[in-house]
Amino acid sequence: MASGTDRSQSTTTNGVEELSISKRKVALITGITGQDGSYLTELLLDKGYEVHGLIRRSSNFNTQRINHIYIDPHNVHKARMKLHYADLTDASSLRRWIDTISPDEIYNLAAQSHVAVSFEIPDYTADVVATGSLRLLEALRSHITTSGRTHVKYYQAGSSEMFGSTPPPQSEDTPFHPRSPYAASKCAAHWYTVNYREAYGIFACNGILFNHESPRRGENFVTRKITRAVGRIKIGLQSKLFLGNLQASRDWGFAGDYVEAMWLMLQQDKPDDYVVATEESHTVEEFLEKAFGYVGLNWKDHVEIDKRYFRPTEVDNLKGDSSKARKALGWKPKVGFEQLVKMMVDEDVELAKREKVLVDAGFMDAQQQP
Ligand SMILES: C[C@H]1O[C@H](OP(=O)(O)OP(=O)(O)OC[C@H]2O[C@@H](n3cnc4c(=O)[nH]c(N)nc43)[C@H](O)[C@@H]2O)[C@@H](O)[C@@H](O)C1=O
Repeated sequence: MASGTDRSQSTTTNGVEELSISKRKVALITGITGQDGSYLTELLLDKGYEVHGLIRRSSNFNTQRINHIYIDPHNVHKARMKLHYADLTDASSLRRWIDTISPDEIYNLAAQSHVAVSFEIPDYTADVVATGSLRLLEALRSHITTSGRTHVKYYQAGSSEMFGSTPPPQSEDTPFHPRSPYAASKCAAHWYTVNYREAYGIFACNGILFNHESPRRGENFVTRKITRAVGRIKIGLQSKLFLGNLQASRDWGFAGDYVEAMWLMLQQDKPDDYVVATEESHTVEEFLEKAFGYVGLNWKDHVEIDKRYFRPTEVDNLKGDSSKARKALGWKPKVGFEQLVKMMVDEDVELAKREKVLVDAGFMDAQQQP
């Protein structure tokens, strides 16, 4: 799927008034195959951007979330999303693609983003999340120095996990106290970004995003794990759901809303850092109640606690104060907690129905867990 770069003139597609090659903005996204990468790509394509995504080589294709917007690059008049092989652990690939693509905006969304997994693979997590961001910033700094393209803007995907054990509400002024290798690495990436802004005058922003979910969320994050199980239990493909700490509280928003905040940060006159949050917090147990209750089930009949899902150090309570983003960016979330839960459950009930067809036809094992 990955291709070479081609910046040919396009015609009008999908009702989007396309800009001429000289005016059209070019974005580069790391992590384009992830939840946020897919929503951000849709948003930027709608705005008329040409979008380039860096993807990792994998023996299985990992582009499911962007397949619906992929157009064969041989169709140069229509393909405004282009994919290239690169890796945040490979500095030369980052420098080469920035030089080749000459982006106007860079969104660094790639990460080993699972907090619990970061305790199992801490070196790798630091290499990708912390040093990977540094490599990308350094590639950008070199590109700007040699090309003189000082207008290029950079977005760093920060995380509410950086606040860790500091009590809520958490704003841009709240001290970080990371509680995992992932969170410590995100803190490093945050400060690298601030430093490159101060040292070299790069337009670099940190978005400190609280948890954001969707039907495209990875299946081992707690919200999607729950809604996948609700769908499968409702349809009769599963009976139990094993979870860890139900008392952790999170400020859960909709990923589609949050990518808009990323874009807005890069449209401002000056670079800055912003918290993006709904300002509402709910426990995992409350999420369970809502999700199971929505389809007429009682979560207590299905959930079992399994110690393996507890973390060596937990983040107990996250609730953002996003007043700065609301005022300066004019951003606010459109989807609330209940709507988010229903959206995810609705999609996962439909997915389970399709799985049931495969199970009934003997193409899939009913016991198979997501
Ligand atoms: C903003 C931030 O958001 C995410 O990090 P996270 O908050 O750790 O997300 P999660 O869905 O893995 O856990 C939420 C809570 O749920 C508890 N929990 C209970 N039982 C299970 C369980 O069975 N699985 C999981 N995964 N969590 C469980 C778990 O202990 C934790 O307290 C990432 O996108 C991260 O990249 C990021 O930046």
